[in-house]
Amino acid sequence: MEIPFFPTLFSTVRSLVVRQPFFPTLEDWLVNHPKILGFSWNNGQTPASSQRFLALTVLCYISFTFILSQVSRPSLARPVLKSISALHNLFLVTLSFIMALGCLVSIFSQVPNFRTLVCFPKRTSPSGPLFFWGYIFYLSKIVEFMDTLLIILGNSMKRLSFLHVYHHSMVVIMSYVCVNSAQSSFSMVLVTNCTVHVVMYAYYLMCTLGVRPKWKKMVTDFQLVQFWSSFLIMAMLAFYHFTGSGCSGILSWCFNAAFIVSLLFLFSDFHAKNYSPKVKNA
Ligand SMILES: CC(C)(COP(=O)(O)OP(=O)(O)OC[C@H]1O[C@@H](n2cnc3c(N)ncnc32)[C@H](O)[C@@H]1OP(=O)(O)O)[C@@H](O)C(=O)NCCC(=O)NCCSC(=O)CC(=O)O
Repeated sequence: MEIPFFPTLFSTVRSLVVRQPFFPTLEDWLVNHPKILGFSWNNGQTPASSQRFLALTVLCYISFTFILSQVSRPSLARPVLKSISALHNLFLVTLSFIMALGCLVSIFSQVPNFRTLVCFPKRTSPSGPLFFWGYIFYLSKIVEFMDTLLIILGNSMKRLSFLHVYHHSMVVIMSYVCVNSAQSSFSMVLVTNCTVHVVMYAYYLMCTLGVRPKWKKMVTDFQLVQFWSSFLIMAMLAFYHFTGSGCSGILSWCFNAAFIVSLLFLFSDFHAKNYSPKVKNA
């Protein structure tokens, strides 16, 4: 059985993109590089791939966040903090863009059809370009811990919300689980999240540079659309899983689904508190 519309859309877009003159160059850089093509995730051998590393990283993040938020901190000169912040945001805008592009080019180059994009065959091993970008995505979530340090050093303790700390600690676990379990359709989630993050870190970069963009609400809306779109992906994954011979990493999808539901609640609450007409008029 096949899902209507999406498989045709995928093959049409793909045949259009691969015919473009720039595609082979992008493919050489982002897919066929020996380090990318030959990538293999070996639990415990690949740097940062052991469960102990993951547990320690998340534990350290939560402990340091708690301790630093309680003790009196050395105050950094505002220009120094702004410069570090600008560099950090610029780095993440660039990295998010490269990850989205790398994963998208890998999809068009390596994934034979829409079904495989949504549902990796059972016993897929986490190796090759798609998982290389998944691995970089996982590492980038550790770099994002710097957001929390910037909030603390900037003494914006009101912004050190449960949503922020919960999101930053859980998303590392989620991306680890995705790669480790060769989770079906994670590449779609990666492309969506990195695209959202290009916009989000561009927003933060502009704030750091002293410009308050008028489109803050649009960033939050975009994040919410991202969470809703995960449910569409999930529905297609369930369809392929139950009508075919099963998909790789289905259990880890259940864990991620619960995380996405919780984010949807937290971000809807953030949206209501920040953009409802009552708040605007206050
Ligand atoms: C519009 C949002 C993206 C951000 O909302 P905020 O309330 O944090 O926005 P804000 O207007 O207060 O942000 C401006 C302030 O952030 C500072 N700032 C600059 N760079 C930053 C960085 N990298 N991390 C955190 N803060 C930073 C600026 O100097 C400025 O400080 P000053 O005011 O002192 O000048 C929103 O949708 C959102 O995500 N809210 C949840 C809070 C959060 O932590 N989000 C990020 C991770 S969630 C995520 O990433 C979800 C996903 O995966 O899509």
